[in-house]
Amino acid sequence: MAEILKVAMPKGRIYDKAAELFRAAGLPIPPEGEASRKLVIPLPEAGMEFILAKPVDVPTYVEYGAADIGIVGKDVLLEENRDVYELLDLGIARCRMSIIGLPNWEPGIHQRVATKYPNVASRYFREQGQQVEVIKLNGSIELAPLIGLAERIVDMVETGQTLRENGLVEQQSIFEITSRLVANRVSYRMKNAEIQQLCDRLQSVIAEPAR
Ligand SMILES: Nc1ncnc2c1ncn2[C@@H]1O[C@H](COP(=O)(O)OP(=O)(O)OP(=O)(O)O)[C@@H](O)[C@H]1O
Ligand SMILES: O=P(O)(O)OC[C@H]1O[C@H](OP(=O)(O)OP(=O)(O)O)[C@H](O)[C@@H]1O
Repeated sequence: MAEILKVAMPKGRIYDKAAELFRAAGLPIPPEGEASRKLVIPLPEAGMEFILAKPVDVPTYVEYGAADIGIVGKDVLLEENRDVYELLDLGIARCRMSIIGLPNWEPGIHQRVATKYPNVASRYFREQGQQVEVIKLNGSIELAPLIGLAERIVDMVETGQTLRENGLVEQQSIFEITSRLVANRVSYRMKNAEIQQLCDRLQSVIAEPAR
């Protein structure tokens, strides 16, 4: 008998895009709002159980095996460095991680960069041979250069609207970001048939990236 797959789903902007993909693959998944405040959603017809997690926590649930698989942005994978298998690029929630600054930015002696992604930013600037102080923030990152907390930020850009409305400039895109399907290493062996079947079904409905 097929085993139930425990799936860590990120609450927020990825959920509905991922649910749409599951539905296109023939798996009946409810919209996010439908479950009200319930955090564990049994989906026996799809052979799954959804765990609704904060996006940044998805790799943690998967690494520890509390979830067999999960859906998470590549930005979070790069930042969290969790020991999980990356199985599929789902091609959804596409955006980029960029270095952003004020239009008149010039490199100073002591440079500060604010970001939600301190590990990614520190690694990037170290590899570039640039010495910067990285300041961790949890949201509204674009505020930092506007009020003098840091001269630059490392953050997501999707439409560019937030940058435009705050008079900021994208200096450089450093990573293309999409959501990924990840698996726990033990689950990948123990529930291989179920995971592989899901991958095959999703693969057949994943859109090619626009060129
Ligand atoms: N415009 C965007 N800005 C930021 N992330 C985006 C954007 N578009 C897609 N994403 C992707 O969506 C993921 C989840 O973003 P979301 O805003 O739902 O959660 P969060 O901001 O990390 O969490 P929370 O709001 O609970 O603190 C990101 O990790 C990223 O992969
Ligand atoms: O290029 P755009 O389409 O404007 O999207 C980019 C914005 O979206 C994200 O913010 P989010 O909505 O997650 O808010 P937060 O960072 O304050 O949590 C990101 O941090 C940018 O601020």
